[in-house]
Amino acid sequence: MSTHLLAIDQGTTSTRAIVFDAGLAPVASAQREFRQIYPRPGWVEHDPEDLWATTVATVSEALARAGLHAADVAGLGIANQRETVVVWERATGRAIHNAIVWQDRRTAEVCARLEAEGAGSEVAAKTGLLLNPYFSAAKIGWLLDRVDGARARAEAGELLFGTVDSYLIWRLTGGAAHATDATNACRTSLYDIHAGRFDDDLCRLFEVPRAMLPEVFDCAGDFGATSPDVFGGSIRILGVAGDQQAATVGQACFEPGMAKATYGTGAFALLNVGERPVISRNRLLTTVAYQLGGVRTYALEGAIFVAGAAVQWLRDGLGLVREASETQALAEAADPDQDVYLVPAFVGLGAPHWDAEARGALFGLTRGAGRAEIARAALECVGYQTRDLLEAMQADWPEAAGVRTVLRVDGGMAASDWTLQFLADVLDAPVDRPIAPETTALGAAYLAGLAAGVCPEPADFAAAWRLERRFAPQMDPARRSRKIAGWRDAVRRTKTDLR
Ligand SMILES: Nc1ncnc2c1ncn2[C@@H]1O[C@H](COP(=O)(O)OP(=O)(O)O)[C@@H](O)[C@H]1O
Ligand SMILES: O=P(O)(O)OC[C@H](O)CO
Repeated sequence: MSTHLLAIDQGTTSTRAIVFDAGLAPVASAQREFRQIYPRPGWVEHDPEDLWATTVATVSEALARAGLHAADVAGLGIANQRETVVVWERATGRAIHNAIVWQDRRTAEVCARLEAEGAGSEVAAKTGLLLNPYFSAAKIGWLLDRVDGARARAEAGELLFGTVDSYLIWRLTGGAAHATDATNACRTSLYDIHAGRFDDDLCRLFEVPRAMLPEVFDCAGDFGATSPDVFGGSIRILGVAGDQQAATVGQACFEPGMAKATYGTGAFALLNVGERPVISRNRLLTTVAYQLGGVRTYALEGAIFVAGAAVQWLRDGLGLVREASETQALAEAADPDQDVYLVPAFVGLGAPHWDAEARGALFGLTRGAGRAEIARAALECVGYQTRDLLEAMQADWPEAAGVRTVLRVDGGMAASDWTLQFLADVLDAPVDRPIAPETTALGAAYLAGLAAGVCPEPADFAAAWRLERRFAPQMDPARRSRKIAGWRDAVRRTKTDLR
């Protein structure tokens, strides 16, 4: 009998597979990191074969650890790094180039040109996104123009485009399904989030042939079945969502006004705004939070490009710590009277600033500043950036007053108690960390379980959400105001447009 659920979390730096029991308790997992390829400054690529190989390896390992076979799995859910582009041959499944990763800035010029030509307002109105190299469409255009013969082959229907979910589905099903879900489609810049379909005018604008695009489905539904040769038996693929939307589902943010923030390499805050999209006036993104039963629920999203990556920089770039967790003791030991700020604009600034040219800076250094103050600044910048996002959300959507009440958090950096306490302090709002740490995989497994009929409806799933620890604000208001003013000043001095 098929009793278990399987989730693949294909992230930016690693691939994870987790087996859950029917009650959504994790049973076994496996994780593999893979190569980050930086061909030039600002360019980031992945080898699609690495994405595929780590997916197969982690699923096989997780199943073996759980002592289960493919036949024991009621459904597979996929959550994936979003926006990253793969173009492959329909006939062979071979990618024509490395995947161009969401962080990659090589299309900055194209985006700036389209902006100068006035395309930004049409893109924003239809897609809820900004013209920025972050999103998929310009990356597809780059591949079609730079890989020999690719454009003609794409127009002839020989090449297919997909975000990582589509590419994995194609490979898993042995080329039987070219599919994606609405949460991934809405990050391409080609998808009309109001009409719920790829848009011909946007395809023309970005010069992407329609024939390359996958079919778009609900997040819970039938995406095909894995070829029996991949996992020694066929498994039905029943859930798909971009990783941030999967975490929103895993955190059970099903009511308008509920928000989650995931702190991994970058950080992504999503606020559920209900079934009517809210178009941002403060440079946030409007995105599909999830689509179930043909009904789209929307979110306002703020993307911070550097969160845990700032801690990685302390470790790998500066050699200030050997382990990320050492930052906690350093932050505790830092001098409270020294206000050192790190603006981590290593790859520009994301929401709400969207300054692609800005670069990182440290402010407030005195002769007394040292390891501890710099480490604390790296943790604090995550809190300040989140505050900037939530303020923009409140300005965009007055009903977001509820966001001040609670923010649900997850991701690798949410392991840091010090960071979450500072986050609560600087937001002046409680921050809730759930018992289930792998909310992204949990969300993907839940979507698959919903389609398989083994998981309860969203309201019952939400009722089962369990708090591990609440971080309540404790900071003295005068101190909070002073620190926030200092952050704002630091950001202002970092931005290239000096606003
Ligand atoms: N105890 C900790 N304190 C601060 N940062 C941490 C801690 N543990 C992990 N991190 C950071 O969390 C990130 C990893 O989170 P993860 O969710 O696995 O990221 P991703 O999915 O983006 O690969 C790393 O950037 C790491 O520096
Ligand atoms: O893989 P993560 O966790 O870094 O998330 C990446 C996002 O989906 C990019 O939009």
